[in-house]
Amino acid sequence: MAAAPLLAVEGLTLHYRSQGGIVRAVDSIDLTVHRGEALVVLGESGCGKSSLARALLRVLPRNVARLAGRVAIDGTDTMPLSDERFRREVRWQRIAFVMQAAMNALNPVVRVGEQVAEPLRVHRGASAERAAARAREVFELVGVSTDFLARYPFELSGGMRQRVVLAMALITEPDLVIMDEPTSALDVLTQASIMNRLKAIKRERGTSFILITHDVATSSEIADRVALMYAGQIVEHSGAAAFFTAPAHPYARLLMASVPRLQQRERPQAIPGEPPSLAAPPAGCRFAERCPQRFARCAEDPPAFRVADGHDARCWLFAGHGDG
Ligand SMILES: Nc1ncnc2c1ncn2[C@@H]1O[C@H](COP(=O)(O)OP(=O)(O)OP(=O)(O)O)[C@@H](O)[C@H]1O
Repeated sequence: MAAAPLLAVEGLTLHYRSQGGIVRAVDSIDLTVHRGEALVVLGESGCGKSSLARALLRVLPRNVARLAGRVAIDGTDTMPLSDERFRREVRWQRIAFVMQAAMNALNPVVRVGEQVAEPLRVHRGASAERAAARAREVFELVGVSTDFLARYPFELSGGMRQRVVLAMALITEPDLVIMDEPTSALDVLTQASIMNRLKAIKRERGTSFILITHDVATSSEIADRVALMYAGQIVEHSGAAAFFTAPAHPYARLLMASVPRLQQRERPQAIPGEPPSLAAPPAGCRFAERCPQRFARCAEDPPAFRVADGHDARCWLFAGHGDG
């Protein structure tokens, strides 16, 4: 029997209560991440990417209306665990999280070396000496000179602070690191340099990553697989090469055509229209209203159809290809 994937997510759902009704930020999402693999969750602002990370890590606001589904690590569902057990056994131990804008959340009055060492002391009970020694190692791993261990956050550039935050996520040697827009605030060269570090860590340590981003260019740097999100759902899930060269879902194709490229003559085309409100999504395909290829069937909600081996799209155009 094949080993269970590191992470297997089925039917993950996170709804919020709001004045406008129930917001279906994450609506029955399936995902798989294998060891040493980087999955990029790609999607426009507001499609539910951060909510997906919150649901995976159970870092939840108070107004949750519904959290459901299966989040299995090495084949064991973590959903039935109490919050206390999840905190003790899963978060930081198995899965670490780099929140959106985390580099701005570093404590300004604590030296960065001490901040990086803290998860090891708090979550693994390591001694101060051991934690300090490991902090040196992870600084080197993410490409920050150990001369900076004794510095304060304001003494570091944005790129260095982001590496420090990444070092903090890696210090407990988690199997999976989830990063929400980790490099969006940085310039292109710094982004590329951090992505190269992540690739090396993935290769050398077998660490898995989920990278959440709206940025197609950054995601293509590191992705082994891509999950494209639209209005709270995954609409395409595929190997990176297939996704970037032959996207299947009409939304994926339009998204790719909207990305500016070097040496491109024609102007990239924006996708007309707006995503639907997650408080009142349409009953059928959520992209139908904006889709140039819509037809009668799109009034019904499509399941995920197989486009090719390991490549699924949630679109009726692929209904003939196989079963969802
Ligand atoms: N605590 C909350 N209560 C109610 N609605 C929320 C809450 N947090 C997020 N939402 C809504 O859920 C939807 C998804 O938000 P989310 O932040 O997950 O999207 P995102 O794709 O990460 O966007 P961005 O890239 O802009 O952060 C949005 O409509 C947002 O307004």
